[in-house]
Amino acid sequence: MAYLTCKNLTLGYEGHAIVSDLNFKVGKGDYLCIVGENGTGKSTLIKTLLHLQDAISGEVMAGDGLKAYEVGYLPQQTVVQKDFPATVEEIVLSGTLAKCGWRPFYSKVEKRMAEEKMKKMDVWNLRKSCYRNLSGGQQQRTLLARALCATSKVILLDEPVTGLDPKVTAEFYQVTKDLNEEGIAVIMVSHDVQALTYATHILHMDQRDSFYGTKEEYMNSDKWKLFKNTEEDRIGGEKK
Ligand SMILES: Nc1ncnc2c1ncn2[C@@H]1O[C@H](COP(=O)(O)OP(=O)(O)OP(=O)(O)O)[C@@H](O)[C@H]1O
Repeated sequence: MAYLTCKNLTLGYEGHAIVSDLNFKVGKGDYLCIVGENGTGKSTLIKTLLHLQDAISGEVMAGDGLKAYEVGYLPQQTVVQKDFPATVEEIVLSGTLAKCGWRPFYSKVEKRMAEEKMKKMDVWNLRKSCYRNLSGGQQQRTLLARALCATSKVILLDEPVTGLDPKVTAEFYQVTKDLNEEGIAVIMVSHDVQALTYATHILHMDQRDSFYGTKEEYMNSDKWKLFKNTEEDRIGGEKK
């Protein structure tokens, strides 16, 4: 069974549906890219997958030994979060909180895990630095180290490259690809066509007619043409 299986999911607020009938699954080694126009419910889906919100109908099933707290999450960054007054070390350690239960301190095991993930994400030398003084790329690698403290199975990334320059964006994608090749399932919401390069599967969200399939299937679909044209128009508009 896959880590996550979503069956006939309808999502929305106060009984009002935003997106209906989502069917997809994410298994070990999958890299799922979630795309769709603004307001189609991508962030709402992420909240549902994290059990922060209930679906109107349908099911999210966990399998293959995945526990609810074993999903690492890299949130969409707000201006406030970029200014967060904590050190890199404090932020990465907070990723282990679900494992601490009611214990009000970090054990050696959690500290060792945070050290390992900071080294892996190349922010160990920055551990005493204040998060808000880091570059955008360093901030994202810190948040990725934090997400990896919560899981070695599934990470959820919500528009992780927003605001990063092309070189840092490419480096960040490479890190996610390396993690995926190590066996971690990646679920990434993105507006960036480049993100599709790394995906094995695509979920293109649409109010009633969403697409889910392999990248190859997506590249042969009308949804892909629509997404490509919309993105080209958007990028063209930004350049003017
Ligand atoms: N807490 C909420 N209560 C009511 N409606 C909400 C709430 N949060 C989001 N919405 C609405 O739900 C719809 C989907 O929002 P969501 O943020 O999930 O879309 P999205 O696809 O992630 O958008 P974007 O691409 O702009 O980030 C939008 O119309 C939004 O206004």
